[in-house]
Amino acid sequence: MELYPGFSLYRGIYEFAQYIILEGGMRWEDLNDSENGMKEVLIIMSLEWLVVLFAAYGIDIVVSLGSGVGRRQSQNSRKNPLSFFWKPNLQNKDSRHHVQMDNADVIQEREKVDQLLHESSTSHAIVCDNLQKIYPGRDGNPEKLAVQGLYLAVPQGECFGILGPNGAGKTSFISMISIQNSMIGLIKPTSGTAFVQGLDIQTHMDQIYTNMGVCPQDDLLWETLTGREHLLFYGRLKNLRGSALTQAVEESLKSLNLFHGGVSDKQAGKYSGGMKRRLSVAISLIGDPKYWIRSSFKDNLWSVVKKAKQDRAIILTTHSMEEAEFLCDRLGFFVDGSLRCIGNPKELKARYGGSYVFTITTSSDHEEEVENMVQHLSPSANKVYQLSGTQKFEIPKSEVRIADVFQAVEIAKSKFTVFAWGLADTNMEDVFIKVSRETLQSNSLT
Ligand SMILES: Nc1ncnc2c1ncn2[C@@H]1O[C@H](COP(=O)(O)OP(=O)(O)OP(=O)(O)O)[C@@H](O)[C@H]1O
Repeated sequence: MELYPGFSLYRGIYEFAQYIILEGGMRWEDLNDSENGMKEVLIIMSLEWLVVLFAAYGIDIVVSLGSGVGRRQSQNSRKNPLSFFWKPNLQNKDSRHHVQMDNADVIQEREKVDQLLHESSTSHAIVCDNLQKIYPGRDGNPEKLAVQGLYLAVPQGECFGILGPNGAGKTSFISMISIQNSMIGLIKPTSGTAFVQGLDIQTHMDQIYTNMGVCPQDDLLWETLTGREHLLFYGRLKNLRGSALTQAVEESLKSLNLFHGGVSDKQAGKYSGGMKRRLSVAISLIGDPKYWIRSSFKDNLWSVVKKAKQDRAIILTTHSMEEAEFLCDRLGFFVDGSLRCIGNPKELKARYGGSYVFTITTSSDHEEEVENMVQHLSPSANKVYQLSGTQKFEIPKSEVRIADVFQAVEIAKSKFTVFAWGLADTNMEDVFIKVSRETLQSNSLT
């Protein structure tokens, strides 16, 4: 008996090869022949195969933990017959890159998602379950965690607005839950998943696509096709045929003001920027999608969004706070790849906007007097900026009455010239600045 099985294996293979060459081949009945070593070779190869299999599995786990990339959960999870969704793998929630959820509303959203994933039916059009996107490191650059552990539930009939600074991860998020089409650069999640009308984006994107409308930031149009031809093409992709297709195209052209004056039969290349934008919106709404993803880019098509909202879920990304506030039922602030707060515009302003914004312009000689005046009005007032005589302060609402501010300004006007002044309530821009500032502060502490 050999003490070292590897040696035994090589000797076996040698004898085995010799046997094949010299004896003119090997047959199953030769298995019991103690001379040829075939039996030992097969046993040792099977054992080695098992050992290597377990070793490779172990190395794979260690490597994926080390790189922080969570293992994709939904594809491998079993379907719970009682659940509308594929059940999540809770182990995934301990991923190294998991979002730090310190905001009550973000925690609440995660709890809502957890609950929805165990329900047998849902009124929620979109449910994101620990969605994550990591771009691999390239050319010496480290990997980029663009979206981290995102939980979000958007019900039917809601317009959910996503706000955030450049590079916050908005586009990566939108790309994951819309068409995964490499031609227009849309992408697959690294881990986690999202469900659209209960269908998993990882496995059912084709079905989801027929119920989805996407209006990207850039107009993806063919210059030589007319508006009508664009709509006919996309309508067919949405499985519309015959009179249903013709009717949908006409309605779409009319609702976006592209029907009259022969506009619909002009080539898109001859359209103005506004007309191109309207055509992109029409394309994204053809086929009556159940959910709509829209990146707004100075198009002011607010009435279209208001109307579209009635019977579908909308995810809107925009840089316009005014638009977000006007159109969205709830807003999510994205900073550094995760949602930092979620709420309706009024709630957010009440939570983050406990102060008035007081702006005043005088000559530079009177800046100090203005500062003293504000200090007198509210000892904890905070100066936001000062530039050539213009100063901006945040004054806590709890410390000041509007009438006191008016009175103080009137007194100041009797002493020196006040070129302009204003007192404003918190707007979404102030909320946005506060959330971003808080995130930066908490990041610098960790
Ligand atoms: N293909 C990629 N490879 C590597 N990093 C990427 C890739 N795409 C985006 N990123 C990085 O991921 C982060 C998030 O980018 P993303 O475009 O999603 O942000 P955004 O909020 O949409 O920004 P913007 O408002 O400017 O469009 C950024 O730091 C960006 O540089």
